[in-house]
Amino acid sequence: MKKSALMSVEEALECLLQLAEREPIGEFERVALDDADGRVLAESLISPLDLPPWPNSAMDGYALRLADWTGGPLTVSQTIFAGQAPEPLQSGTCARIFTGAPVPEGADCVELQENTELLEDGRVRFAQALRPRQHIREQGQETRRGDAVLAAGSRLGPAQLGLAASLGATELTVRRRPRVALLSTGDELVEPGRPLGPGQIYNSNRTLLHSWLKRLGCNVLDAGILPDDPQLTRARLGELGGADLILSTGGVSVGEADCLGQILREEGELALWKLAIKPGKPLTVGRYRGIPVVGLPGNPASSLVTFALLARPYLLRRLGVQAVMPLTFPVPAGFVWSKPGKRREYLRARLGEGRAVLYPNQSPGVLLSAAWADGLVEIPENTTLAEGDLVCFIPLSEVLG
Ligand SMILES: Nc1nc2c(c(=O)[nH]1)N[C@H]1C(S)=C(S)[C@@H](COP(=O)(O)OP(=O)(O)OC[C@H]3O[C@@H](n4cnc5c(N)ncnc54)[C@H](O)[C@@H]3O)O[C@H]1N2
Ligand code: MOO
Repeated sequence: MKKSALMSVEEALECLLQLAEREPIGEFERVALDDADGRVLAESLISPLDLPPWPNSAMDGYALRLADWTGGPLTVSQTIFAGQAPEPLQSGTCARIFTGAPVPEGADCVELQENTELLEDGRVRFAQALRPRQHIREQGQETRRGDAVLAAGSRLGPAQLGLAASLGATELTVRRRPRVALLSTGDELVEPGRPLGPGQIYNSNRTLLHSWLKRLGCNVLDAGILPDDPQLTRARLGELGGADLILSTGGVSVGEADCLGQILREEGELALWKLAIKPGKPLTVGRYRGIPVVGLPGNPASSLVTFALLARPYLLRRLGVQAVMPLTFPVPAGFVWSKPGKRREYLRARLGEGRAVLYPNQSPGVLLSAAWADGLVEIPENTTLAEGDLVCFIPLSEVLG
């Protein structure tokens, strides 16, 4: 049989991102900050105030006007706690001040208490030279009213939500959750909780992708395991009308028991891409009754790698996220790679003593490799490596949310 050229990972990603951009999930909704973790901001967040709203002290100590200080001790004319509105500073005096308290009008310097001496008569001696504006957090130093602090398309996590709270927001406008119909195919599959019959295995892809999709803010329509029966498969697909994406695993390679593929083709179009990626060569991309379809390879490690590198960026881009690719970094290989491959390899690896160490069994059927790993080591096509050569490392923590 003729072997056609493989599609590069870049080309596949580019095609998927173009498809995603043509079909954004455009509807917005308002959600409370406490419910917004993992969601995508639909409109830029504009600061309604200066932050900090007024100059405040970065230290516990004393606020003074430098021009009043000639080296001698100063009387303390007021005490300012965080949350209080101070009086203007009396000239020739200093103010006791605490971290976060507003700097009184007229003061232009704060000294930390460790550098001062409190005399018996209550006056304060400053032991060191002072600089103008030292230890003062200036009004608007973080952001100014009207500044765009988070761009539309930002993914919201603890830091972004904390920032929104610091600006007084109670709700944010986010893209609505994508509805993803999740299908598993394969007559050998059984859901956990049932006994295994001859030739059967437990369905791991459904659980893996269900939890992953939820982390990505999706509503999962769980269509379960599709039977290898055209009538039942048609009926099950008929229930997926409201989905934004049909995500399936298995049944896409060259085997004959590909009921799902045949039925999807009846009312849609389906392309089988052969990717220069290992694991994860066969990827199905198309539409069924207008609904986008992505079919991942059935081998569990192949599902994981193709979801991480292709389906995840596709879904995020449909939500308007621009930065869809994981951050990566180079690490020395803690292994030798002597056989150059035609497909780019994504090996499950751990970091140990500053090197990437491979899980010993890299078979695409072995999900334990991913459960064990910290990340994926990328080995380019047609490459050999000696121990210590730098390889690109993709932390799983970058892609699993
Ligand atoms: N003659 C060829 N055979 C295969 C080729 C090829 O090019 N020519 N490609 C191989 C590659 S690469 C992969 S990857 C698989 C992809 O196959 P499918 O996506 O069609 O998946 P299945 O055949 O249904 O299953 C493959 C494997 O994974 C297990 N599996 C499937 N679904 C699940 C699930 N939900 N949970 C756990 N395990 C699952 C299944 O039992 C099989 O062992 O094809 C190669 N063959
Ligand atoms: O590349 Mo397949 O995806 O071997 O598992």
